[in-house]
Amino acid sequence: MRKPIIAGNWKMNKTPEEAKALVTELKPLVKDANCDVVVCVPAVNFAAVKEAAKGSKIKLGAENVHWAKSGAYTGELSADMLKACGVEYVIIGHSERRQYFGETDKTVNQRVLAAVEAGLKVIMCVGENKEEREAGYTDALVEYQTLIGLNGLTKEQVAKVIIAYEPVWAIGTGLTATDEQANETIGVIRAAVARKYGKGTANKVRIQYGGSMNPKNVKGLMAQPEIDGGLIGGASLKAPDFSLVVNYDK
Ligand SMILES: O=C[C@H](O)COP(=O)(O)O
Repeated sequence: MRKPIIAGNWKMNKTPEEAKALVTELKPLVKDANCDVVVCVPAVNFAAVKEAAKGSKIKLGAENVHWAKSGAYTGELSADMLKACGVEYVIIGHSERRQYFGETDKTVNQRVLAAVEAGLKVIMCVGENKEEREAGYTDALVEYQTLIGLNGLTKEQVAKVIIAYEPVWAIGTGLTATDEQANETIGVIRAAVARKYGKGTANKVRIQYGGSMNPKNVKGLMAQPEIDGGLIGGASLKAPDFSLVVNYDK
């Protein structure tokens, strides 16, 4: 059985003061969660979140990581820097990074290798845009993104990676993939992992759905056999909403 994982992705939101308030409010609301609970936050909020989350189930995540150990990469953060700040999880290859910051499958892979090597838990994002879905390329695209992203990892390392399937057309739009659509594409991703790394490995990989997941649709999505959690944007910015998603099984 794979343990579900619900992760918030705050994106470019919240000051440290607001971060502290949100996590302080969230703490008691998620104390009985049956899943792993993570908040991936802007780096300026690491210290505030770490402090506020003390003694709770809430784990700290980052929204990106660079592949180099150190060097002349203005504005970037290394895996060791994240670890030194108490970060446990890191999102890699989010569609907004791919769309606005020139992230490619190759750089996603470089970041995944560096993060895994440093001992961070990776949440690697894949997903098709509207045109790609309409043209019938969804399966081929997510398979490709998944296998390139994981390239160079051992089976044991792959088993620990979390994959987030996020159809780009469902992000921040209020449109959600249907429960069946999300389940089917996540099944395609798992089958691709199984072909390359074996069924045993694929059955251990946790695959989240992301894209307008919220308190209203979480139960249906989480009832699907292939869906092991969610990567939540908008609904992670308010403690009551995020806690309802986290407590989807209650
Ligand atoms: O990383 C989270 C996703 O981009 C989903 O964002 P959303 O829940 O606001 O659609």
